Amino acid sequence: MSAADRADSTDTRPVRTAAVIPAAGRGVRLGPGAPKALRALNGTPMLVHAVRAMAASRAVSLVVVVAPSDGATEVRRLLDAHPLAESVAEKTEVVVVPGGQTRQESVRLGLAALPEDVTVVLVHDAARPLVPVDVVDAVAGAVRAGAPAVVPALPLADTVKQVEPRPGGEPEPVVGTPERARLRAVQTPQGFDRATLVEAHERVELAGEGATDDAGMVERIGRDVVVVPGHEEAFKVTRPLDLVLAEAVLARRRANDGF
Ligand SMILES: Nc1ccn([C@@H]2O[C@H](COP(=O)(O)OP(=O)(O)OP(=O)(O)O)[C@@H](O)[C@H]2O)c(=O)n1
Ligand SMILES: C[C@](O)(CO)[C@H](O)COP(=O)(O)O
Repeated sequence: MSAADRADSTDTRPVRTAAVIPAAGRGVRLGPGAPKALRALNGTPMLVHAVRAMAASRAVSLVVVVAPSDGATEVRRLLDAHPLAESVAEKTEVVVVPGGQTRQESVRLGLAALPEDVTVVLVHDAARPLVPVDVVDAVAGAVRAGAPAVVPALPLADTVKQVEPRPGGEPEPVVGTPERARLRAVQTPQGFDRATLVEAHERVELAGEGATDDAGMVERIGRDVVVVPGHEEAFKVTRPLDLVLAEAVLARRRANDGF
């Protein structure tokens, strides 16, 4: 077992942690352009930032990138053109597989590419390129400590209303106001004991309601999920304004590095 395969010096279990990065989305909400994961932030593709963020964790020794179904070759080329730092590349293999029509399907395809010795899986959106390594480590550490499913999350700033959806911008009747103090906005990476996540992907149908996150699928099969603190820089790049925020975060990091 290499140093990368141990969370810390007291953990001697044969644990290998891999990150699956679903990056096959089109980015419709971001507006016209290349697939979202391939768009640049500060001159570097979002996906490259996301791969670096996961590989920065000592725990992660394999990254599986799930590319747009018609774009695996282009993504491989892109990653080769933006190699990891030598010390990180030594402990981290990066492979690319083609994705599917939905996030759920893409994650399932990424899981299918994992070698047998991987026991802990982190699933991380390419669309969350700026997640700090401390969050990755905290999630991986909690799974290695025995939790079957771990999600990083933050308290909400807004009050949330449950509504009766109406098409076409009609006013929507409010049916409830969940107690905000008990709500959390969930981020990635979400971490899992591999067997638990694979079982969830086998049992939760791709058709029908689907699932917007992996932890939700684990909940549906009746397993426990726990929350650890997320980070405001782990936000998801979804709409155009998020690109402005991401560039600002990178500029702040550059300025801090300069001092
Ligand atoms: N078929 C899909 C759809 C989404 N994703 C990935 O899942 C993550 C979260 O999805 P989201 O932010 O919704 O990305 P998009 O689906 O690209 O966005 P949109 O809904 O605006 O098209 C992203 O990293 C995205 O690339 C994926 O791998 N395969
Ligand atoms: C997984 C996720 O990022 C957790 O908040 C989110 O559910 C992804 O949703 P999307 O609609 O696929 O962006």
